Amino acid sequence: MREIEGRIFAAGMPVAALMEKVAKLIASRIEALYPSTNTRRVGVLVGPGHNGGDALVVARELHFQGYEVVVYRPISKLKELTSQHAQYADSLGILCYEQIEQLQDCDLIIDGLFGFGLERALEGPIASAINQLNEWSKLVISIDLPSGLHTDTGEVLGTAVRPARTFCLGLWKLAFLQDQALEYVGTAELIDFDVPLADIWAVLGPPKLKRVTKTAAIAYLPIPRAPVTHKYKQGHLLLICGSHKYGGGAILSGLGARASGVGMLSIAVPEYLKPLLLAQLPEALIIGCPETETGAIASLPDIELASFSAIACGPGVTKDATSVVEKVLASDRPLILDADGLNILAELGTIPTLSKRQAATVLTPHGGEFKRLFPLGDPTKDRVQLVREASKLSGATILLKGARTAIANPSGSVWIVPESTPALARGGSGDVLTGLMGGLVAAASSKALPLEEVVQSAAWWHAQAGILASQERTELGVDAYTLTQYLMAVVREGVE
Ligand SMILES: NC(=O)C1=CN([C@@H]2O[C@H](COP(=O)(O)OP(=O)(O)OC[C@H]3O[C@@H](n4cnc5c(N)ncnc54)[C@H](O)[C@@H]3O)[C@@H](O)[C@H]2O)[C@H](O)CC1
Ligand SMILES: [K+]
Repeated sequence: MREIEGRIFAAGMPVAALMEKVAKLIASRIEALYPSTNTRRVGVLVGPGHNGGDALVVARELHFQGYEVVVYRPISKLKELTSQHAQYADSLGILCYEQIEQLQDCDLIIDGLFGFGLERALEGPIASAINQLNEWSKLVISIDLPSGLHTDTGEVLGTAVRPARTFCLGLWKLAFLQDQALEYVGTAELIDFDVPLADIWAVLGPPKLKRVTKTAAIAYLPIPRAPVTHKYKQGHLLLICGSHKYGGGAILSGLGARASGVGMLSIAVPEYLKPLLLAQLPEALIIGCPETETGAIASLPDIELASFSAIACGPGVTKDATSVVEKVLASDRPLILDADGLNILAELGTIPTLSKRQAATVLTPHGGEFKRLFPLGDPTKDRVQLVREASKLSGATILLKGARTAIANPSGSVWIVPESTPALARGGSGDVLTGLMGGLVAAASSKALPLEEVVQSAAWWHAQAGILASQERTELGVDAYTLTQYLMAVVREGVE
């Protein structure tokens, strides 16, 4: 952002003019959201840099719009432009304090302490003031970024403001897509101040980090179908799932695959589960498999793996299905591995095993599985960087599940699903995703679509179904079976 901004300034845009433009946009949003008729007194936190400068321009504008504005300015040494705005605010009679307590009776607090210029952990009186502010539980909105968060990793540096809303300026900062920042940022909104595309490209090159959008996700769904087609042209998925211990996972993946519209669905399960699966999914070919003593799939009976368009393996298989996982890894079919499929892979050795594969592989771990697969660091920290490294190391497409699911391909590109719901944090919802994705990958295989685009599409679809279901049924009403019932509605709304 700093480099992009530098190009804009070098091209002739005055710094002060950009600050005016940005701050006016912020002030208008505040006026629209919190009219002065019911938000009388506004406290503005002003830091030493241009984040503080933005805040002072907002303070000035709100003052002229009839709000009663007071400023908290803990650091007296300011950057030049910020200092000029501070001087002008003083001249208008806007009161300025060095103690946060003076803002305790405000109806709204605007946080302009630090933006992307935060260099080190917050400590001392400023940290105490932020902690005090958080304890008040007032309505707070942050400019650009909650003060105290690292712009890229989203890590809390010392302490951080917890606003109800954040106005991110210009381009989404990476922090907004990192799980660890989410409980701080509140509702995030982008204030678009017309950053020229040429400057973005000049600094970032072709986008290496993408927010998954509805348009992109829908574009990689296998619709509309060709008017003349047949079932095998729409893909044939082999799902390998289930055990005596985990029977439901097989059904849920099957229902996920059904929703993908895949042309043919074969489901390999332990022999004992066969009648159950047949009853739930009459359209599927159910393959009953020999079982281990523990009730896992011991081996795949005589089936030609090469006859499938894709294989998805893992939900409910338990860690005793090692030989089956070895067999699918040795196949030359696009493969999605999930759940215990991943734990078995971790034991077999992730990187040496995957590098032998002749077809594309997708791994869909949650944080715990990721850690076992790739001992790269704490997956709750900089998830974007970790998933990128893991994909490069393994040569597989990796989908790291979380509040902001991140998908990386081996060339270093990362996709992030920017909207989801905590309603999906529930047993079985991952099984649905595996089936859904498997169906889409199978359907796409004949069209040579880039695998990671299909994966992002599946992840978006799954998240949107969760959102829709939780809107209708509350966050408690989205069990995995119900989730499968909402998948169709998402696509129907998307293509309308
Ligand atoms: N392109 C844009 O997005 C625009 C951004 N604007 C705003 O400018 C800030 C970034 O401004 P900058 O002056 O570079 O940084 P900050 O205001 O975040 O703060 C830097 C300031 O703070 C001092 N400092 C850093 N860390 C600490 C610390 N731990 N304790 C105390 N002091 C610290 C540092 O020395 C500097 O003096 C961006 O976020 C936007 O809000 C433009 O106004 C419009 C375009
Ligand atoms: K801020």
